[in-house]
Amino acid sequence: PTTYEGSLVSPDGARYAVVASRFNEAITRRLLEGALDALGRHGADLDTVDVAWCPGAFEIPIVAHGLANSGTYDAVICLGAVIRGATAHFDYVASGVASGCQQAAMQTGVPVLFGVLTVDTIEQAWERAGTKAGNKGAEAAAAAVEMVNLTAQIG
Ligand SMILES: O=c1[nH]c(NC[C@H](O)[C@H](O)[C@H](O)CO)c([N+](=O)[O-])c(=O)[nH]1
Repeated sequence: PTTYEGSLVSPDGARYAVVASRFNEAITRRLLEGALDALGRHGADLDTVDVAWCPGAFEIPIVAHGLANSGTYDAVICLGAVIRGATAHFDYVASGVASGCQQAAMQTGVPVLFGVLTVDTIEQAWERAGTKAGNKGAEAAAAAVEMVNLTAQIG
C-alpha cells in the first residue's frame, strides 16, 4: 500500500500567496506575521510570497480563487478575523468565507488554507493570533507547506 504524506520542508521554487482581510487588522496583521515567519522557517523563499489585502473576510474567497486560478501559486493561505461580538451577521460572514475558501480550492485544484478566525470574543481572537493558543496564521502556513508536498506526490 502507498502512504501519501507531505513533508514540512517547502520544496524549491514553491510559490505561496496570502490573502489577508483588513477588518480587525490589529489581529489579522499578527496572523500574517505568523504565517510569513512559519513559511520562512519551513524553507520557503519569502521574496516570492505575495500578499493580497481585502476589505473583510467576506471578500477573501473571490481573491483566493483569483490567485489560485492564476496558476502562479502552489498554495493560497487565507487569513482573517470574524468576531461574533462585533457583528450581527457573524454566521453569514463566517459560513460564507469558510465555504467560499473550500469552493476556491475545489474549483481550482489548488490548496486553499483556512487561517480565518471565527471566534466569539476579541480575547479569543488574541489568544489565536500569537498568544496562549498559538498563531492560526502560522498553523495555516505550515499546513500549506504540507499540502504543497502532498499534492505533488498525488499528482
Ligand atoms: O472580516 C470581518 N469582516 C466583517 N464584516 C465585513 C465583511 O467581511 C465584508 O467586508 C462586508 O460585509 C462588505 O462586503 C466582520 N464583522 O462584520 O464583524 C468581522 O468580524 N470580520
